[in-house]
Amino acid sequence: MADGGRDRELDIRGLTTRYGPVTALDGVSVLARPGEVTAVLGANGAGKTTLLRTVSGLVKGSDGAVLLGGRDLAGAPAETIARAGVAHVPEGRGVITELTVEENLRLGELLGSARRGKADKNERLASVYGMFPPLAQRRRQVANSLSGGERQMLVIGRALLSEPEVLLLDEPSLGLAPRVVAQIFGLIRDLVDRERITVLLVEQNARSALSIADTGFVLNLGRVVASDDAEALAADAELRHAYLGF
Ligand SMILES: Nc1ncnc2c1ncn2[C@@H]1O[C@H](COP(=O)(O)OP(=O)(O)OP(=O)(O)O)[C@@H](O)[C@H]1O
Repeated sequence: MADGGRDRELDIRGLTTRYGPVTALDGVSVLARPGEVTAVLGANGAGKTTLLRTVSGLVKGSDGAVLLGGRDLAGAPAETIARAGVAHVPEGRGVITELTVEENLRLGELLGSARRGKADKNERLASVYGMFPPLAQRRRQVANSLSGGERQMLVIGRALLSEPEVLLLDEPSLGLAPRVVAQIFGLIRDLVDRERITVLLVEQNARSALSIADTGFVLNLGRVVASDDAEALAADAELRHAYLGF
């Protein structure tokens, strides 16, 4: 794995994305640094999911740059962006319920091993099991038998097997009980502290996201309306009331 630093900095500049007549992102700039959790917050329809989908190449932006370690990936095919080290965990999870936990995880190796050559797959798998013990216990069970929190661990674990420099997480708290949200967010924080990767965390659950984030960007109607240290955002009562819902 690359050694942190600029290689893993995600610098999104002036990104604009349209769906026909709808401008979902209007000149959005977000900087996400290695070893940090950067939260992207805002209400329904603010453009958060579109931001992640544009960064990972699932939708094409019409303007702006997506710099990873200085290399502009804007407009590149999704596969190229994934191979450059950007792993996207979409909202709604995407577990393949008929496969076992381990088979789901192994799917994540496909990109990583191609990118890294002879990466030690078993060591990487063991480290994911170390990070998420419930997955190790259930490795031979079909994913259908997992709880919501375990499924979230599974999709994050699968993304990690591609050895990403940047992890894009779309609403990992969705549908989970508060206790499970706290557990998943704690695991995300530990991961970033240990591996020094770059995490862009999209959340409607602003309070929980800011509790583990270093910095945050608030979107409204496709524009950044505030950005600051996570603590400063959480302390801003006006902002909380207007955009963050707590
Ligand atoms: N496929 C699409 N076609 C047309 N408009 C879309 C499409 N996807 C999103 N939009 C519109 O783009 C805007 C931004 O949506 P987006 O899903 O990115 O917001 P969000 O902040 O992620 O909200 P949510 O939390 O509800 O997913 C909204 O006005 C939405 O209706």
